[in-house]
Amino acid sequence: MTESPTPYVLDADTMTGGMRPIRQAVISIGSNLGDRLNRLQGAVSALEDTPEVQVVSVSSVYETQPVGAPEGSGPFLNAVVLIDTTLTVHTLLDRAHAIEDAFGRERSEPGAPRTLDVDLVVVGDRVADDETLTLPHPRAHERAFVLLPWLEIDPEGEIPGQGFVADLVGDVDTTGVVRREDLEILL
Ligand SMILES: Nc1ncnc2c1ncn2[C@@H]1O[C@H](COP(=O)(O)OP(=O)(O)OP(=O)(O)O)[C@@H](O)[C@H]1O
Ligand SMILES: Nc1nc2c(c(=O)[nH]1)N=C(CO)CN2
Repeated sequence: MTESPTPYVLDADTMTGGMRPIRQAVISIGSNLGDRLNRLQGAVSALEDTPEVQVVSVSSVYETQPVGAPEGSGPFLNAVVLIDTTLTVHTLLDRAHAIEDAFGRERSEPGAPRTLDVDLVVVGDRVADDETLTLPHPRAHERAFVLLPWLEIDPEGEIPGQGFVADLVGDVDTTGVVRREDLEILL
């Protein structure tokens, strides 16, 4: 029997055959339940262990007042992670959900306290809007808990269609977002 040639992979995102491009993605992580720092560290370690993902940098840890969360929700620890990836955006979202699940997050009401939340903020200049994924993240531009840590590690950062992080941060209330110099996520 003759061996068939290796098929080209048709990439659902780019509709190009063969290799997928390397894109830089910005990921927001947050936790307001349990051992919050440990959850954030676990999320970053899990991203580092993901094939086709290269963690480029991670921000400081910020303690942040809950935004749009139910009355009585505790403060979050938040951070932002920059990665390079060749994964498709939907595979990356699946990975984000798997990491949330690995840390015991229960999917209950929107905004409910969560052990770990992993959001895709931007993935290169990809735009998506389907039943599972919106890119750029539709609320990132108004969230100080995303913009401040992102600005720290990527002063040139930009949200396609919204503007530069350095400008957007001037339009949001940053009072509830405090850098915790005593906490650190290790790479
Ligand atoms: N850019 C994105 N990043 C992460 N999830 C997204 C994104 N766009 C759409 N979603 C979808 O949103 C759904 C709900 O996500 P999740 O439970 O994390 O929301 P939330 O954290 O309560 O609120 P928010 O979306 O405002 O951060 C997910 O199942 C996911 O399919
Ligand atoms: N401070 C803060 N508030 C939030 C956060 C978060 O990560 N930090 N995540 C939310 C839903 O993703 C809703 N509100």
